Amino acid sequence: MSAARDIRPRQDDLGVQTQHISTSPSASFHSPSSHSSALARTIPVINAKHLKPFATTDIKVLLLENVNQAGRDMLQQQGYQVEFLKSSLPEDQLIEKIRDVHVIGIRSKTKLTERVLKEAKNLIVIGCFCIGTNQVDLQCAAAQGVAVFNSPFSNSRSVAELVIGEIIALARQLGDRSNEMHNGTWNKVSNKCWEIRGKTLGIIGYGHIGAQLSVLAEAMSMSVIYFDVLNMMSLGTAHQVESLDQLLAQADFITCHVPELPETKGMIGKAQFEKMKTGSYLINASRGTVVDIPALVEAMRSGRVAGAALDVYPNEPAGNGDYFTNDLNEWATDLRSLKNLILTPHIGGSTEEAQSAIGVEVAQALTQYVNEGTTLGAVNLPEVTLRSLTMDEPNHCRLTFLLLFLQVVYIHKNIPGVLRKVNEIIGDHNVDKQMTDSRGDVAYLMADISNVNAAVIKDLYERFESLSSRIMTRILY
Ligand SMILES: NC(=O)c1ccc[n+]([C@@H]2O[C@H](COP(=O)([O-])OP(=O)(O)OC[C@H]3O[C@@H](n4cnc5c(N)ncnc54)[C@H](O)[C@@H]3O)[C@@H](O)[C@H]2O)c1
Ligand SMILES: O=C(O)[C@H](O)COP(=O)(O)O
Repeated sequence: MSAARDIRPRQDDLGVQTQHISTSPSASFHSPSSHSSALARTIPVINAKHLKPFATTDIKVLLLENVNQAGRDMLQQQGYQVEFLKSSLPEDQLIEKIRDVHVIGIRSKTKLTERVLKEAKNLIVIGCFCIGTNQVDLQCAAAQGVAVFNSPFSNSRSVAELVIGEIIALARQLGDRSNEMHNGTWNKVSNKCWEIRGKTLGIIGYGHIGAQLSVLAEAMSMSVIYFDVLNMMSLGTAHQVESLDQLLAQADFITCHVPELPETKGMIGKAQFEKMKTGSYLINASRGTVVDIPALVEAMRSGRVAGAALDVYPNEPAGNGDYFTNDLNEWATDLRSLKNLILTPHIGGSTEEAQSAIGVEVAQALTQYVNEGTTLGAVNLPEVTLRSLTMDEPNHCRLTFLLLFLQVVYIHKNIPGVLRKVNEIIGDHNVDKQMTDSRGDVAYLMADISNVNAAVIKDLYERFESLSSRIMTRILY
């Protein structure tokens, strides 16, 4: 982050210690360190996190699931209080922890359900350090004014490369030959081992990963067809088919790259396996619910499916250790008994390159949201940004002795008449910029206000908070 975006009190470019103005009648100036408590004493009924002068050192961040070092470093460099855990947490422990934090960073395992989010009284933002956001109740988060960010494509290439490796490994039964050699058996065979050149790859879901994979597969002389609910631009000579059934009937290798949605749950089940070519292959590196595992077991036993690779499962553990127990998944023994079945522990996006890129991307989005209220890239709120002139000018500090520059972030219900009321509140002030946008039931408004006397802050905050449309008010200064 550039220094200009860091609105912490600091030895600024004017060469003086920037001071905050307190609304306390008995104390006009406080150092940044003493200010918070003075304000909290003066205005005990107001949630201090939204009202007191913004200090990154007040921000508590909880990072779960071994978020990459690059992202952790960026958040720590902001001055935030960062707690880091290697694994996910069971729901009850998560609830205990989340009550206290302003920011939570997770990957694909941590379930932020309505029950958890309702307890997250201080939470302002969630960072999914991955692509998928199905583990978060996005609507509930939005309704609470909690922004959610992810990294939409930083691990796409890693997944696509894994799938290419698996296509060759399945076609040549590499997993079985390797296991046999590990067990001391020399088993040189060519029966039902194939080149992939000239074979047809069927991609279900032609988004970031599917499209990337399409290019790599064509470079190895495969023909590519794909099925997507949207009309997608074909890359190379790939072509879109009109139905899933068409893809199932034509492809030699089928690979799933759809998000977890109600309509993708069990998308590949008994009926779909019956429509696949005999001797075809299936790969699932999307979400565990997309493929019906008992139906896959049956299709492999019958020979309809000659091989499969699974990277994702309906129930995945919180951390590393024992997994394939029948207690958790009744099909575990069946899967382990099958030949030419590659099982990996959800490593599609687990490369050094992907993880550090995700770390940086999501940490940056979180920082911009926490420090400036910018929602660019949010997956559940309208995207609003307000680059203030004040912050772009390196020699301009946000706060001078009696003239204050502040930013209002008002997250509210998307109902008629709100803007009129907002403008009644800020209309008498010097509004430099104002932006608002809505997404479904929630709207997001940002306003830069300058030349405000510090005493006005409490009044502004209380008036915003009293509006019936209010979801969350933040005043950054
Ligand atoms: N194994 C891993 O480690 C790993 C890594 C990254 C992503 N993923 C998973 O892969 C999924 C896909 O990633 P992406 O980046 O390509 O997502 P994306 O959003 O770019 O693409 C998904 C595509 O699926 C299409 N789609 C949605 N519903 C569909 C349906 N019912 N039928 C056909 N197509 C449908 C969408 O239109 C879109 O084009 C993610 O949602 C995530 O769950 C897994
Ligand atoms: O959604 C994703 O990006 C992948 O499923 C990877 O998830 P992970 O970060 O938990 O490995």
